[in-house]
Amino acid sequence: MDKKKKNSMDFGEFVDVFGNVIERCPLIAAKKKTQRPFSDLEDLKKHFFAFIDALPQKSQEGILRCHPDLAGSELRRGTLTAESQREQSAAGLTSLGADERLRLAELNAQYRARFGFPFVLAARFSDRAAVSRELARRLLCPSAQELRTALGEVKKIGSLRLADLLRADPAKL
Ligand SMILES: NC(=O)N[C@H]1NC(=O)NC1=O
Repeated sequence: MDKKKKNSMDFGEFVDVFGNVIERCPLIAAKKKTQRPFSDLEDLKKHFFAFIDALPQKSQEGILRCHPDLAGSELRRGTLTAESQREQSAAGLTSLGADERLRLAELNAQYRARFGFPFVLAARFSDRAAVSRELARRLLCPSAQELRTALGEVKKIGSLRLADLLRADPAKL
């Protein structure tokens, strides 16, 4: 996608392309559209992430709640977004045995009960063993620290998704 094309996309097109950079939060892409033009990938990233950082805590928690559990019911039902499906698959979460799935479900439930939002981790930087390990470790972290960690993971996921989108078009920036 060349720069001219990216910056000249109409509103609907822009939200179609960038609407799931932050999982199930197309509103963020819609808001960013009003701040175009962007100079490059780093500039786009900066705008998306500054928006998240400026939100009040309740809204930041709302962003986290838009994320499906890792190896959760949405994966089983086949209702994940295409991006999430690819990421969870890359971490081997689509081929867990029953025991591993149960253990993750229990840890996910404990995490959600403790923090009020789901456990979020950039699955593409991980694998099935590391996901459980990290979940068990973060379950013990203080709430304020955990919110920061989880938002950092949202940004890692968004960075990878943005990079994919811009890489998909050889004539990009
Ligand atoms: N819960 C959670 O982390 N989900 C996200 N992680 C990821 O890499 N893709 C997702 O959908």
